[in-house]
Amino acid sequence: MSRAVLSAGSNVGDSMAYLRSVVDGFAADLVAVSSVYSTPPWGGVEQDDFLNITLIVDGRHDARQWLGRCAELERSAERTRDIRWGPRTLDVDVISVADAGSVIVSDDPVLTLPHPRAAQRAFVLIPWLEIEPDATLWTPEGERAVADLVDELDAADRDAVRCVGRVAVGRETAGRDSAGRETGGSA
Ligand SMILES: Nc1ncnc2c1ncn2[C@@H]1O[C@H](COP(=O)(O)OP(=O)(O)OP(=O)(O)O)[C@@H](O)[C@H]1O
Ligand SMILES: Nc1nc2c(c(=O)[nH]1)N=C(CO)CN2
Repeated sequence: MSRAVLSAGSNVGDSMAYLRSVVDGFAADLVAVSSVYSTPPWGGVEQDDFLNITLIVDGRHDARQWLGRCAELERSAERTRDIRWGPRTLDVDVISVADAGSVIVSDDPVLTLPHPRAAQRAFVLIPWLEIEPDATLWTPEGERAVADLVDELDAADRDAVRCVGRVAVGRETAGRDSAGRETGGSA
């Protein structure tokens, strides 16, 4: 039983559908999901902008099991690993895991926790702050408020992260509201 913060991103194919597959995949354990953000590529590889979301999940899984489920969703999206930090249909990372309220810190290369690059990533922090305004992240400098980490990001990086909508969940798709009723919008 643990609570995890996950980050999902896509910049190849039907990115919104890939992000929806993550929300649907974690539906049973979902505590919160952020809006969808358009984010410039992080990491220096020239490529299209990403769509990103951050999720909070809570359930009968340990940290390795959350990672396993993230990998399963990446496989379903036919994710390939060609270029480090390069284009991908779907990337789902484990950002932080707390077990009975205690944050897990690990330098295991298979699952490093908290995610070692999360503190520098506007595409992780800004969506996370939206769904958990008092969130904190364990860093080598100690426990830091996510709000402060966002303030410390380069203003250009921060400003380039734009909210573009929400993932439609369950029966909520184009032309339907959250109860699955037709809204008369474009279907
Ligand atoms: N916190 C973590 N979340 C996800 N994968 C992790 C984590 N820590 C270690 N890994 C390992 O990293 C490996 C490579 O992951 P991946 O290809 O998604 O990296 P990346 O998304 O290109 O880069 P980054 O790790 O900087 O996000 C995975 O096989 C996984 O075992
Ligand atoms: N904006 C953004 N940039 C990235 C992303 C991502 O999800 N969003 N994922 C990467 C893979 O590690 C590399 N760079």
